[in-house]
Amino acid sequence: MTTTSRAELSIIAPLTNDYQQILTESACALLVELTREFRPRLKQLLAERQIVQQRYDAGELPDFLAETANIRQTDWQVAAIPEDLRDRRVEITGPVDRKMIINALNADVKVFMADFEDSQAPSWQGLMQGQINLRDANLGTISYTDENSGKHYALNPDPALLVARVRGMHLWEKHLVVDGEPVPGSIVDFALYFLHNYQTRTANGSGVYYYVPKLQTHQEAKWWDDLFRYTEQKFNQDIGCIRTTVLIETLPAVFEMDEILYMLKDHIVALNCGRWDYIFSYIKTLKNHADRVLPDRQVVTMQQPFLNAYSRLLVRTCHKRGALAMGGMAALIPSKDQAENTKILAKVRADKELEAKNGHDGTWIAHPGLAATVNTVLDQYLTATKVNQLDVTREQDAPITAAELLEPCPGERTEEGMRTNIRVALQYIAAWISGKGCVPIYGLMEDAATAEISRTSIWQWIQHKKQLSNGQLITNQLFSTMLEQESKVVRQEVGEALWAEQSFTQAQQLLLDITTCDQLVDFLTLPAYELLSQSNG
Ligand SMILES: CC(=O)SCCNC(=O)CCNC(=O)[C@H](O)C(C)(C)COP(=O)(O)OP(=O)(O)OC[C@H]1O[C@@H](n2cnc3c(N)ncnc32)[C@H](O)[C@@H]1OP(=O)(O)O
Ligand SMILES: O=CC(=O)O
Ligand SMILES: [Mg+2]
Repeated sequence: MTTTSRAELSIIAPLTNDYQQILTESACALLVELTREFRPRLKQLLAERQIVQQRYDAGELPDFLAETANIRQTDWQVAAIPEDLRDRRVEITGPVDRKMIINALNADVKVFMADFEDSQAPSWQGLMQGQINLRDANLGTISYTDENSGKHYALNPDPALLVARVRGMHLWEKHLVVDGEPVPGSIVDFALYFLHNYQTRTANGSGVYYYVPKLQTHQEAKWWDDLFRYTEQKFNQDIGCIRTTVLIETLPAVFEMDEILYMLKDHIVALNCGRWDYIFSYIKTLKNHADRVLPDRQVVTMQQPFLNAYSRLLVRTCHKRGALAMGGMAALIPSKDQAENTKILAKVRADKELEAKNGHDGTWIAHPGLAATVNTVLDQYLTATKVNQLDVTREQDAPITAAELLEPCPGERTEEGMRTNIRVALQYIAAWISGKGCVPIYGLMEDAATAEISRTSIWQWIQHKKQLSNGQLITNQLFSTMLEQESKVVRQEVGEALWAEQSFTQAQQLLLDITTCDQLVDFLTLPAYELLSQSNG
């Protein structure tokens, strides 16, 4: 592998002419500076996650913090929401693929969240090309021609507003090394996107807008706030030029929403219910709690009381502080079969109705084919002048308690549920290590968050010696047998060519390892990144 050194940054990856437009001397210098300034504290924050987790593993349950009660009880507001971020009724999300960026910006939505996270496998070329694509999108010059179909893609007038989601704090960018250690992926995505776009965006009267994922604590929110402030000051920008939406998608974070808003109050505009990672985090945080083992993934919907409480508390907390409360992703995607599609749209409509009724100001879709349906739902609650539901305070609700947020979720663990989990996790891991972070599987959008639910569910069922509804005890042995069987099914479904091309054998081994080990692997993307780097880095 070639190594290039620029401004004390070692780049252990190919640096093509195109990538040199992104990793300029000043970009490299910025990465070195931000890494030296912010990596030590990031490492400390990650270590603190482990310490707190040990308490949950020993039987403690997450709760609201006594030491920050004054933040929850006093009156304060976040900074005023910029004009172009006030109406976010429908947001489309998708990886930073060139064609998809154009399609997303042209969709009938208010916002496009360009994703370096759950839907993006962080291959070197994917990341570098993603930054190029977003720079061109902000400049308005992005275009693309499909080599096979000859179809040309370019931006329509009045595209959606662009917001970039950066990688979580736990991911490292091993191709970029400072002082002998990798640069945090979150710093790479944040800094490169800022550097290459702040002038274009501020010249257009906007700001540099982000989504921040997988936060666990208000101390982590403070880390982000400091990073934003430091960068704004370095580039002589006003405080608030950077604005962020924070995903509340870990169980610890739901107990610190006021505190997270408070720490970021000059930069934050909204919180978002990242429901899929939240379910994953519920499993992970409470992994030793025998009374809170989740059932089949299919029954863990937003109608479940513990998830509905999370949505309502997020709305109430945000609106009290003047921030927007974004809903989450219905993982359904359109079908080409008309009858099937009607059913899918009805399910998506019901899901979005529930969120809008709870008071959410907007929501996510995974596919442009859902925009019309979801716009219709949100338009029942919003108009051209009433562009959000900040007036819905939910003050009439009884206090939403820790017990409600942690309430066990009833439901069966079925053989079909377990087999589906296996097939989904296997196909997703195979796609991810081949460089594709989001794929359609059995009619659903699957990304890193949804796949985590599939694989951690089985891990937890094994650990707690749960039974399937047919009476079978769930053991490592049962899982291994089913994995063998379901791998054959998948091999038939995807065909020999894709099976070989996407390294399914490696994916199968990884799934076996992370499901049968005694210690839960924190994120499947951590071991998968080793395989991605080998094949696609
Ligand atoms: C838990 C979370 O974090 S949710 C957020 C992260 N997840 C996401 O962002 C999901 C994004 N969605 C996707 O990646 C895709 O919709 C998939 C992979 C699920 C399905 O993609 P495909 O198989 O290509 O869908 P399909 O064939 O129906 O696409 C039809 C057209 O819509 C486009 N399209 C589909 N989804 C999107 C999207 N999210 N953004 C922009 N365009 C899209 C396709 O590019 C294609 O365009 P074309 O006709 O010009 O070729
Ligand atoms: O990022 C979104 C989620 O649901 O996870
Ligand atoms: Mg997520």
